[in-house]
Amino acid sequence: MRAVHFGAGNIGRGFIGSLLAASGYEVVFVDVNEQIVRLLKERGAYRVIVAGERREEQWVRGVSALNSQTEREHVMEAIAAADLVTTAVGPHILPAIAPVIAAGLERRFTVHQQPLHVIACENMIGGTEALKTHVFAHLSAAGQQLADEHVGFLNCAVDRIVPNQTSDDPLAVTVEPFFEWAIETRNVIGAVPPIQGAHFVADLGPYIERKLFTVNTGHALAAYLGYQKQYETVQEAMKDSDIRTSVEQALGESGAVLVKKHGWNEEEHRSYIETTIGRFTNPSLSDDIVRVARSPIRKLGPNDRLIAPAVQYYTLFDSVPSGLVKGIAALLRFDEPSDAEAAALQQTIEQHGIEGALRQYAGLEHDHPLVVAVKEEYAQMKQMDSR
Ligand SMILES: NC(=O)c1ccc[n+]([C@@H]2O[C@H](COP(=O)([O-])OP(=O)(O)OC[C@H]3O[C@@H](n4cnc5c(N)ncnc54)[C@H](O)[C@@H]3O)[C@@H](O)[C@H]2O)c1
Ligand SMILES: O=P(O)(O)OC[C@@H](O)[C@@H](O)[C@H](O)[C@H](O)CO
Repeated sequence: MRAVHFGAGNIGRGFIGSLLAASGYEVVFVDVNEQIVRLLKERGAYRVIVAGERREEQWVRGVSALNSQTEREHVMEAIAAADLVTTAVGPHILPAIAPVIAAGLERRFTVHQQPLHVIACENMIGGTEALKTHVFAHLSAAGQQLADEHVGFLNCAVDRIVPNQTSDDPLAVTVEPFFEWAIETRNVIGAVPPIQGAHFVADLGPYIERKLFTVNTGHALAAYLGYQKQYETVQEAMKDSDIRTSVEQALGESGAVLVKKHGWNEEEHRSYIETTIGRFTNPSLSDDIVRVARSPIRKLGPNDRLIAPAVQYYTLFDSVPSGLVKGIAALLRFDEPSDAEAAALQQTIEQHGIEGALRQYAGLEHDHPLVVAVKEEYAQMKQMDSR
């Protein structure tokens, strides 16, 4: 079995590539990072360090790599010969990889019409669906018809905390022990792709929302509140009792939405939250706040980890979720110079105020009770800072 995986970064090497290799796939990574591509080609293997109570080292073997910018023809050939195409590049990169995926599919259809599955492993609702739309924009009419018949685009939810790496070995990747990969079967063509440890579900909705609105919501609170207190890592921030209480409060609110909306068992969900918080405090990991807080404009989106559960909470319970509001206000104060979206967000706030930013990025009108509450919280945070 052959898999082509776009994005040989943290989650690409640390989770998707390693699980696919363990499932018997020959994995071809596609990336733009020349050093990573060269080393993967030279070594054909890399180390994954699982950082739990004990440190466990696993070797991932039988891998190779291609540069999507300089080896386009080879990438197309690899897609033509693949059983599976996966991605973990970041939602904003999906449009950039769509043309070569479309060209690879056109090449494939001239040779054979075996089923292919495509799975985008990004932190977003409908990630693979979004990739499909980008790919279809680059396919001919005949290519679109063949893709409809022979290519299964499967949405998924992917969960494993993989921090930025600090090892001397650029290929080695340290990960947490926990992992979960839920893949929707709705668009499967023929049999589900054999992936060890993946969880196939008929309806991804409850799973992606549970993951995004618990793990990523809590992570966002820890990161944005932690940034304000000048902590460097999520682990440090979680030792601050005020921050931990806010994380727990926000997860209680998003949890109430998830339990009511999807019928998750309340006890089981409470234990899912506890497990999640335990993961944030894993002393064997050191996860940069700036990584977790990255791309605040994306994270302020109407379907993303803060606004979606906050709006749904307000709609379901007719009350403002003050924990989530704290997270949104702290996000608006994330003025990290190394993050391009943070700079753009600060500029929007300067020109159009909090209301303008919430209207533009979160789709909330100025008289929405959440906007009123976020403005109050933001002003309070600013006042505390100036003391
Ligand atoms: N790290 C985690 O804990 C984690 C967990 C679950 C999901 N995710 C999701 O996985 C995705 C990737 O996150 P990450 O943390 O691995 O980021 P990362 O920056 O470590 O990896 C992204 C990789 O994509 C590569 N890339 C960029 N442009 C490319 C292009 N045009 N073609 C091919 N490769 C390209 C980069 O060079 C990099 O190696 C994001 O959507 C993220 O939300 C991350
Ligand atoms: O990748 P992002 O930017 O959407 O979110 C940052 C982190 O919350 C995220 O990468 C988590 O570590 C991951 O989603 C855990 O499964």
